[in-house]
Amino acid sequence: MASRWSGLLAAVTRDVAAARGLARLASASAGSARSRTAARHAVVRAAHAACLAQLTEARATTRREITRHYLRESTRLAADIAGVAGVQAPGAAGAPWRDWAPVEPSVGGGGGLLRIGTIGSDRPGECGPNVPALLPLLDRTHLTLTGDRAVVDGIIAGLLLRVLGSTRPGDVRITVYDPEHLGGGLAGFAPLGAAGLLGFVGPGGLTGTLDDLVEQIRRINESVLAGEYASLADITAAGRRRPEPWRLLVLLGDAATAAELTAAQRAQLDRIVRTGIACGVHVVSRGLPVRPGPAVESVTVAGGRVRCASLAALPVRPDPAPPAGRVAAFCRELAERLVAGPPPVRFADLAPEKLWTHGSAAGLGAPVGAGPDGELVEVALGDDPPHALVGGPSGAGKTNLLYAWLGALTARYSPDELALYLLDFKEGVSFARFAPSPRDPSWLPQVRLVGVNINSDREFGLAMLRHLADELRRRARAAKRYDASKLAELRAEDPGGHWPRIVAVIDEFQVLVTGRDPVAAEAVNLLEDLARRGRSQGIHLVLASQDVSGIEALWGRSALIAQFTLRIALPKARRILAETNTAADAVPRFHAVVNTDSGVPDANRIVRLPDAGDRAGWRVLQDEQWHARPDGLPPPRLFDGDAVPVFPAAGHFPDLAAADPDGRTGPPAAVVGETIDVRGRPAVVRLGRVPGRNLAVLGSRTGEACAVLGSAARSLAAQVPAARFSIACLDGDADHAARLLHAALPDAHWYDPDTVDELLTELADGLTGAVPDQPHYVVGYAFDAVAGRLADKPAGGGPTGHERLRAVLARGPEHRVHLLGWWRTVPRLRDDLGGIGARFDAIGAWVALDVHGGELGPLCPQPGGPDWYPRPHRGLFFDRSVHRTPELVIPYELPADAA
Ligand SMILES: Nc1ncnc2c1ncn2[C@@H]1O[C@H](COP(=O)(O)OP(=O)(O)OP(=O)(O)O)[C@@H](O)[C@H]1O
Repeated sequence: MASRWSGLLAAVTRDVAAARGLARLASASAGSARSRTAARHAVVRAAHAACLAQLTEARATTRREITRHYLRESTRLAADIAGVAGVQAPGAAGAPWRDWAPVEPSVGGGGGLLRIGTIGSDRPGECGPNVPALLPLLDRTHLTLTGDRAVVDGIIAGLLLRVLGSTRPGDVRITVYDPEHLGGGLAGFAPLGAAGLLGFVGPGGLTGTLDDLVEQIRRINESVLAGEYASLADITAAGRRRPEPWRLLVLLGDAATAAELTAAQRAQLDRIVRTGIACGVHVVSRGLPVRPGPAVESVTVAGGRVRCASLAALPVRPDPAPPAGRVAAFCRELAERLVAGPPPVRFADLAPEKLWTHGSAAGLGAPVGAGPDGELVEVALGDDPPHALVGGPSGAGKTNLLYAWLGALTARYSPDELALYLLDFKEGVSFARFAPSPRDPSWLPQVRLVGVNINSDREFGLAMLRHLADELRRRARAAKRYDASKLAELRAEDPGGHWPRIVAVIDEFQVLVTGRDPVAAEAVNLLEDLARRGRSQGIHLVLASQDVSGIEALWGRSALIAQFTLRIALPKARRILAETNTAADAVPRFHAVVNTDSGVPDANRIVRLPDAGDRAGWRVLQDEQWHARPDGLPPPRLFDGDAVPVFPAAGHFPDLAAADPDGRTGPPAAVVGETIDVRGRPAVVRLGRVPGRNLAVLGSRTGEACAVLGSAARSLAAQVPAARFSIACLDGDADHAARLLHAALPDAHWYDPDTVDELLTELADGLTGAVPDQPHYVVGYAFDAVAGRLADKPAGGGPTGHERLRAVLARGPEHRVHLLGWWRTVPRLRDDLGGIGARFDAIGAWVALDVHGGELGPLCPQPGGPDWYPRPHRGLFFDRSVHRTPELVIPYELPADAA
């Protein structure tokens, strides 16, 4: 039993042990399963946390991105809108007050939008683009403002300041109807009243104001728009200057005032609202009823926000009223500026930005100064008006005006388009600066001819007119060839031709045309021809005079004066404008009346002239043009009446061969001086083998007589090196010049009073022999000084010296013997030729110095002699073989070693 019990116990114990073992195993397995589960749990939790963190990060990133995008886009949008706003409301029309400054627009500007505040919110937490809120006004709408009165008044003040600051001074006129405060409402603008830009109207003035505006609208419609334009804005859109200011009627009322309006006032106000905008008349109303309509913008202010239709009812934060000090200061400056007028125009303002960009086919246009509005006033020359008359007393500024005009013209037109011929008959050298000089080698490329100090050389004026008459004929021939009736057509038909417009300016032209001498008569005839026919050939005359007599000389020639339709009258000018036109009496200093309709009062334009005489300003302009001149362009011909032409050192004149009228090289030419003409040619006597080819120099001015003989002999020696020369010095005063000539012609034979007989005997004897191959030139200084000796009968019989002299003069040229002789008076020459009744046939050419025209009668085909009064350093030259009438010459100055 015990063993059964013990066996049983052992079995139980084994079972229990087995069970415990199993239980331990199960427990161990459960423990490890739990550990695994716990670990998995931890992993899952960690993953969850990571996931959450990622999600949070992703959300934050996305939110940041969205915010950035929003800010970027809204900033871009705001910038775009601000950019558009900047275009629509530039400068003073749109700048915030802290940056505000008036900006003067170009012509035609000023009708943009105007800033009144900012679109967007200023509440914390609300963000959005802050862009300017803009309203239309000028040329677009009327405004009616209601609501918070202080804000409305600030908006109105702001609008007015912006309008004034973004338009040209004087282009906006304001009338304020302020029955309550009698002008106190917009007191800051009061200084504008001094310039007529602002008027305050009290309770009794509204009817008159409305009536006046209605009348302005009627007038503008009738005579400014005149059926051609729909509105003033269309005129500026067409590029023209606005002909009328904007007129703003600012009504500051309230319900009580509104109730006081009469039916007539309401009706006039309605008319203005209906028709005013096209005519630049606008109403800005606070508190007075303006009938709603498409041209009326309604602005409401409530709760610090502004709403209006043109801003799509977006809430607008209004700008504060402009600072009162800024308003007053601006208005004061504007008024002062207007009262003072525009700043004086400067010479440099007349030049365009780029040189030589204008074509002259249709005409020449260039400003000479500025009008009362400060705009440049252009003066035209072309088919109409073709010519100009400029007048004003001494010191009135004619030269200055001509300088201004020439500066403006030359800056616009290249030498291919414009050629200038400039003559100045007054004392002084006003045009000399346009030609090269030793001090300044530059010249104005358009200038072809300058004549200065010519008041005693009117012949030079005549020479210029003859030259222009030749050019006129050349142009007329070309026009005929191309069947062109005016310069523009000729230039179109002959594009390769050189057809610049020519402007000939003659300052103090009365010197040329007054008087009863042949010079005046021919000058007036030439002027008349040029004035009549120059119009179509592009040749324009500008005649200036301080002296009424010159102008009166032209008045007698109605056909001539009628061509001068452009008149420019300087202060106190007389007889330049029409008889009934007294504008020149009233025009202030440094101004001119420019009139393109022959001086009739309606065509007056008052022009303020710049100071154009300033050498520094001119030098800049001339230098620039000189450097831009075309290659090969020759400098202008400068004729200075005070200068003496210099004989070329080698005695060589390039033009001499061409002096033969047939184009052949003629017989040797003795140069007696320089002609007074456009080319400044040498005046020559051709000494061929024909009777009469001798030269007589007449007059007592030893130096000039010697200069004529010296240049004649030297020029012959240069042309005929093998020629024989004999120099007979018969008066001590000529000794120096004769010896210098002898030194220059070392092979020449020298004779004096004691040996002159030998010379004459040899010459006279030679007349019977064979004709030599080479010419023999006999230069006789003062034959009359040995008249007694020549008259003596030779002791051994035979001809007297005089008889031999006459024989040489009469028959010498055929034997190639030519006499170049000086006689100090005409009677003495006559005595040497045989006394009273002597013939002068042997003297084929002469140069007269201090000899009166009447004395030259026997030597000249003109009955009674030529019209000539001696003047220093001028000679009258006549060559029977080529001249109809004598011509003026200037004896050359011989080189210092040959004087
Ligand atoms: N627009 C101007 N602005 C400033 N100075 C001027 C102006 N016009 C002329 N002047 C000055 O007035 C003076 C006289 O002018 P200018 O020589 O042009 O007159 P003028 O009529 O040609 O006189 P005159 O016939 O006696 O020579 C000059 O000193 C000139 O510089």
